[in-house]
Amino acid sequence: MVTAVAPEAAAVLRGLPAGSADSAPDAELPLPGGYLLHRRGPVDVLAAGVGPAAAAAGTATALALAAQPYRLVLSTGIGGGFAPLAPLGSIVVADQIVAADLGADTPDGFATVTELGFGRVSHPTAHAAAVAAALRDGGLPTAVGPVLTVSTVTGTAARAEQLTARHPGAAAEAMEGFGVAEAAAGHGVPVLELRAVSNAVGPRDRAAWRIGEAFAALERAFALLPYDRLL
Ligand SMILES: O=C(O)c1cccc(C(=O)CC[C@H]2O[C@@H](n3cnc4c(=O)[nH]cnc43)[C@H](O)[C@@H]2O)c1
Repeated sequence: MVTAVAPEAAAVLRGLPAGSADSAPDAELPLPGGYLLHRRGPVDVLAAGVGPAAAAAGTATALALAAQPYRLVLSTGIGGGFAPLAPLGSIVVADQIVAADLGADTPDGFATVTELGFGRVSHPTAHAAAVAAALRDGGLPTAVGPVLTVSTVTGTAARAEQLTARHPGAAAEAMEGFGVAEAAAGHGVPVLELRAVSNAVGPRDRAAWRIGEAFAALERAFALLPYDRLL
């Protein structure tokens, strides 16, 4: 499980069911690069930093040094929700992880790196439907859709409209998923992204953020995940 910051990792760890732990004791494993991997049973949790580059570097480090291959990499934390699909406090499960601003500005509009002839701008995810079903069964409002990775948090209605026009059905935006997905793809490991919605994507309004609610939803989501199917 790869988060950006330590409070997100702590929410994930609080949510992990005690029953999901195997016989291994909890452990904290320092990794080169100053990372600290939290291990609980079969699950490792890493706070790799904010933004796609930090996320890719941290994820790649953990993947390269794993004693046993991982079966899934999950990018997670709080994120912005696109209305009306993903209200505050709800969960978004990505069916695609999309690099929304990786490309070039041209006189004809934005061109993705793929359109420019190199790289990729999206990764399919694993287990999205099963995860969403488990969360809904547990009473958590959950949307499934593309989650956009951006390097700049959206702060205007115009930018939000641009993103939804370019990515119909987009459910959330955050800053790490694509970096995590690139690292996972490099190691041939399936990827998923799960976000708890702390704010609406649109005009900047710090007073409207609901960080506490989002952390509570994140914790609850990790208590409900169908670990038997994921690991
Ligand atoms: O200053 C702002 O207006 C602002 C608005 C939302 C988030 C931020 C952050 O600096 C948090 C970045 C951090 O949290 C994730 N996150 C949460 N909400 C969003 C969002 O609406 N768009 C993009 N990222 C978001 C992100 O993954 C980072 O880890 C500042």
